[in-house]
Amino acid sequence: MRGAAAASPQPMSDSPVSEKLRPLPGIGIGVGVGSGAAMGTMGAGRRLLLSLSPESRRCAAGMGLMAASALGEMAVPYYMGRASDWVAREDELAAILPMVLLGLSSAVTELVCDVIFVGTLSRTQSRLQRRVFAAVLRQDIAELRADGAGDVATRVTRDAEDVREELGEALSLLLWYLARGICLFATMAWLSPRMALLTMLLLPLLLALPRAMGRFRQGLAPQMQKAHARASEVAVETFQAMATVRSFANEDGVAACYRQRLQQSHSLEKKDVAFYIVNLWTSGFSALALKMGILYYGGQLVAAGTVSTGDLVTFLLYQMQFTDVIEVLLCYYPTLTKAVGSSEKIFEFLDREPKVAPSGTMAPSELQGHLQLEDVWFSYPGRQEPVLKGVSLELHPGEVLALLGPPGAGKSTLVALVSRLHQPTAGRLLLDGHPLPTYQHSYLCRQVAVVPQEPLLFARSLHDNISYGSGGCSRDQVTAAARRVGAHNFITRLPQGYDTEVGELGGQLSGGQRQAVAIARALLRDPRILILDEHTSALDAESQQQVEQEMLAARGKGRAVLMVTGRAALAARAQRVAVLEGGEVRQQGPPDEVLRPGSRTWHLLQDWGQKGATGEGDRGSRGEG
Ligand SMILES: Nc1ncnc2c1ncn2[C@@H]1O[C@H](COP(=O)(O)OP(=O)(O)OP(=O)(O)O)[C@@H](O)[C@H]1O
Repeated sequence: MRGAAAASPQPMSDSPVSEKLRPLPGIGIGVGVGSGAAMGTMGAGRRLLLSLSPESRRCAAGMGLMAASALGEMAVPYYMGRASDWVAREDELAAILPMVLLGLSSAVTELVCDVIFVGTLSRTQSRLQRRVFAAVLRQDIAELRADGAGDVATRVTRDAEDVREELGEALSLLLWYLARGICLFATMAWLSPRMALLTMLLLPLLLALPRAMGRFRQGLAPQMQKAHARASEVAVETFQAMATVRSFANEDGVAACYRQRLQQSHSLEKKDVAFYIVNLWTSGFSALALKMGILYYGGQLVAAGTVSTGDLVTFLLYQMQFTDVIEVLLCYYPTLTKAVGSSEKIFEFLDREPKVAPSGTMAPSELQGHLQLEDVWFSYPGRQEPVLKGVSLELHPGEVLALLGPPGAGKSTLVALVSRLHQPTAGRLLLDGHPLPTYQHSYLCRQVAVVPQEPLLFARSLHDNISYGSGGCSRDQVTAAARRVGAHNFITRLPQGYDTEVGELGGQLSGGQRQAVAIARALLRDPRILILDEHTSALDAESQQQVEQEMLAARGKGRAVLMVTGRAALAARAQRVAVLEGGEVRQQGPPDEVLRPGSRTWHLLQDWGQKGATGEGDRGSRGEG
């Protein structure tokens, strides 16, 4: 532990204790966000200690070894004093053996302590990271989007690492020096209770200032976390939308934005460093004042004959070590409180109530695939205006229903509710007459497959992307799914075929290829209900045709298809059309009726700018037969 902390020492005084210490404060390490006020030192500190509880045995062992190590160090001066006597008596063995044994045991104890503490903190960090990651998975998608990817990623990775770094730096040192301080003080009290009492009386004066500094730095830590997260947000967003940034020649703009956010973060860090330095110097001066006070009082006691000169010298030697220990404790106390500050945002995140209703238990072997939306209302968090206003809709088993609407009508929001990404504000969603939340989560995902408007792929092979979430599928099954959507041809033309890596977010594929892979991924599950959100927007002609055939063939197998589209021409191919506008269902019925010239929807289409979209040619290929 001392060794770990002494990895980057910045000696500030020539005392033996100081040589082991003082890495600079956390320049550039604070990240994340926080309202420190929300939890407070005690709450976060207690929870931080509780997070170490699974390691309680190791911690106890480490602390026991620390105490032994401190006692060992205390004994060294004693034996050094005796050594000269033993050498004078030519008893070299008695002089050397205790020193060798003490030196060896001290080194071994220190090593074991280091191993215990480093391992304990590392395990605690990964445990915290796992918990935050699990908490993220339980959160409402809209809220996570509102938080921003940078902020959420910071919670999972950097905050927990900061806590570990700060704890690793401060906690082990503090504990070690605390043990050492107690031993030293006991010896001082044994030598001169009066001078020890004076030392104790002066201590609170020394502690007050660093405590105030500690509070300030603790409050600063969440602000630094927030500032850093805001900078990360720009970086993450820019890297994700690099092509857009380039095509708008906005490289300088995003660089300036990033620079500005980094500046905010740096100005907070500068404040933190300034307070660290002030704290360092004030604690140094306070310790010096304590030494002077004791020297003066000790001189008076010697003059009065209460204490011998020898005892005063011995006491002063121990007291110097003691003040060094206090200096270290004062110096690292703010770092410890900063770790507590960094942990506040993590705990705040862990405390968030999961908004997605818990999974039910229903998993019937037979499912009709009858989906009903009953008077469904929905508003996004922080938005007053509802996006869906009393939507009632039915998708019958084996039916191909088109949900037609202009941009912003609420189509994707409706799909997100069916996927249970959000909960309706009011109303019910039923599957075969049972509310969606009563079904087992994994069962529901198998039975209701959704291909979103902008499907995301993972940085894995094509095989792994198509079989994602379906368990260990064979290559034949994956190939068959790809063939059904016309993706097999382009995949086999790639150098590594199905083993080709698609890059981050599937960035090494075209938009149409990504869409085809996403549809294959959905079909592989053989769902009872297939929901396609603007699925043909990027598909090539061959894939479009195959996907349409697939949808029509699905009817024979009793699979229901909900086809979400903004194009009347595509909606005309469904069996039934439901028209959504302004979050309300305006009209429902067969395409011939809904899209006929002069109908209510026909007039709406004129407003949306889709004149002639329902021409004969379009309707001729309608999938009714
Ligand atoms: N995460 C969100 N937070 C707040 N408002 C949102 C969010 N997502 C969508 N909205 C709003 O909800 C409304 C409906 O959006 P939605 O994406 O459901 O429409 P859509 O019919 O699918 O549009 P498009 O055809 O363009 O995809 C829009 O006004 C949009 O601004």
